[in-house]
Amino acid sequence: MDIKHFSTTQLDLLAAELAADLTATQELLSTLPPPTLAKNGLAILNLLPSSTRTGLGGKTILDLDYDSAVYGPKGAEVPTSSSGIRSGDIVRIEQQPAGSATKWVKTELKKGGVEGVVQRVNEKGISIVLGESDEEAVDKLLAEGKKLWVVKAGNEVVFRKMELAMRRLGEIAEAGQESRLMRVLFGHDAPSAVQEVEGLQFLDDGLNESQREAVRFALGSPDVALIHGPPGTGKTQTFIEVIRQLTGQGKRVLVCGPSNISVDNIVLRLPPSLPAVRIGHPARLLPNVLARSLEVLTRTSEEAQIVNDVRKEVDEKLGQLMMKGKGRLKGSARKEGWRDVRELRKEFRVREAKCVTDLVGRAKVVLATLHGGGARQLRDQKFDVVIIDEASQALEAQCWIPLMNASKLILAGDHLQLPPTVKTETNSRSDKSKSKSAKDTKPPEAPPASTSKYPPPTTLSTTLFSRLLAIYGPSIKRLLNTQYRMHTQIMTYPSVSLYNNELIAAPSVATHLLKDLPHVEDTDDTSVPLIFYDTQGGDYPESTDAPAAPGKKVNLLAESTSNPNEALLCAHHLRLLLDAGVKEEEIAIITPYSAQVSLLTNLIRSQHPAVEIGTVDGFQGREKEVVILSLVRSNDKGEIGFLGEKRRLNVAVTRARRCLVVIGDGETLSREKGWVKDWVAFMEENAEVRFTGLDEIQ
Ligand SMILES: Nc1ncnc2c1ncn2[C@@H]1O[C@H](COP(=O)(O)OP(=O)(O)OP(=O)(O)O)[C@@H](O)[C@H]1O
Repeated sequence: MDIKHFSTTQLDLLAAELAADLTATQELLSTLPPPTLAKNGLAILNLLPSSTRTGLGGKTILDLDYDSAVYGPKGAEVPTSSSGIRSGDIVRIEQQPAGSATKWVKTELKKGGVEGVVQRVNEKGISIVLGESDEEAVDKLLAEGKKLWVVKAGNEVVFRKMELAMRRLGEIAEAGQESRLMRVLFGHDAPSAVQEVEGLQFLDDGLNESQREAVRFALGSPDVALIHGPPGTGKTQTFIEVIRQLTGQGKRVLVCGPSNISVDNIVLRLPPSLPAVRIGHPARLLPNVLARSLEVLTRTSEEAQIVNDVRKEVDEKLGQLMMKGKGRLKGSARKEGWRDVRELRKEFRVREAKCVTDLVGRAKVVLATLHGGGARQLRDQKFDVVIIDEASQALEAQCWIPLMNASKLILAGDHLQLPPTVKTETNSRSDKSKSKSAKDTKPPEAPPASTSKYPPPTTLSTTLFSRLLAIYGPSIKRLLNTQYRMHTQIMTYPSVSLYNNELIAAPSVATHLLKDLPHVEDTDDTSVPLIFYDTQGGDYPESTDAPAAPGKKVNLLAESTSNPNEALLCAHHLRLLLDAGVKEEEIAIITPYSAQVSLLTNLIRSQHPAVEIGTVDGFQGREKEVVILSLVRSNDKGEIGFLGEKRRLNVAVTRARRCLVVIGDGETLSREKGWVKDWVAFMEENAEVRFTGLDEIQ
């Protein structure tokens, strides 16, 4: 594949994606009034500033409380949809439009607002970590004493980093300075033969044979190795062994993943004795990872002493500036105060940079998201191996951020689960193939002038993982074949239909059922691994009343099919499970449609707060003892929408450990030939099929 051509194609695709992202956000903001945005989890209204403090990394944290006049004491009446804003999200803080909510027609974000990252949302309000340069803007925002609202913002920074990486890649190719790894990753040079690792002693003796083979392969491949990990097969466990072996050989490793959680899952399982540093915004890290966070270490480690004195001074100055009432600094004193803060911050940054270089330099393992892999703290750092987890969920341009100077790459992923979410499925040159079907991975269009055998992908959803498989075939990967999650019966259909029937259920899970949990009774609902509520017959029609503005297609709300009676059936089965002793936190209810999530949340959340309710896409990588899957689609035309994407359905049916409960209209689902139809046929054969009328559940 022509690398320069690849880079220009990616730049086109990224530009289109960013435009789509911005348009979608803009469209929502300009077409929907704030209360509707809030209802859809995109905004929180009626907030009052309560305090500011200096958080980790010297950043300012702004606490905003729910206005008790609107929401009642302790925010008891805050709508559940506000949980759409979570810690780690980027938000804008704005002055709330004046007047009553009903008069707000549309919103234009003003220049006066500021952006920040949500640290936490709780019953009191929301805490937001601000960018360093924003204090004065915040000062202005607070000075007016008005109510504030926060609204989710798009993340342009992420795109800019990918663009930078692609531009750099193009320049390198143009100058003919590609590294050996680059040549291999684009099919110019074949990967070198796998070498045997002499005297390899496994540190984890629990690894199964396929995991051991994957470790041997990863260590012995000089250039690139793929670990193919179907659901629950222990990719992370395998990676931990690979990391420990590499560091044992004296190598330095950079470990990345597309999301913070993917990286944190690895951090949590690294042996405490391994010198490792996690780079990333503390507000986005799991609490039990913070001890390894670079930002935290710049406060708590020995090296941090030189930073702490200056931090204290900044804090004191900020404290004076944030004082309310009589003590509030005014006029030139206030200006001077901010000047001092800026000066102190400069000093702070110099000292912090030194501390950071020392801390990162000592680490044998550095962990960051793919975007974090391009962080300034890593600019001069050299690594022997780059490891990317969940690579089949990462955009390829993202993967290149940490790869620019790499010489060896190990990827883990599963191209048969969902690829990264992409708003534009096609590039600006070819037109519309809106369907989010398995066609995503269709062969790219013919190359222009060059006669390259592998033209650049025409959609961002083609991942580096799947591209390498397309170039080199299965010899470039090793399959982890033993899964530690699902009862054999839950595993069988995905194994047969997608994984060449190669999956094995580990003995510890092969026959496990809900009734085997010590606190669960043996009932009809806890003694089978697969239940299929077939709703065919018309009692459970889908509904598509999308609240989009006339003439406008609002992306987020467009996929708004729901099925109210199916939601009642979910609640019915949930009651059966809870009555049998299954704990709320062992249960998830998932569905492909966000409107069904809202419906289910409103129906169930207040009574059963620990039951997880979410979309299939959002549940990738997760598991629960029992999963209720609400398929929603029920219509005369046999339309199944994006359920037809078998990678989505694969994710949906592989989340449950002991019991999978499927609720769907067997007739609608069986109209169209393909994976869904075959799966329904399998369910009819192998699951306990129930036909439950509406009168039985109300
Ligand atoms: N060799 C093994 N022996 C026993 N249990 C194992 C083994 N390998 C993995 N597991 C268990 O299987 C589960 C899944 O492992 P892990 O989290 O490493 O998998 P994963 O492939 O990263 O998961 P996911 O599919 O959710 O991304 C964990 O509970 C882990 O302890």
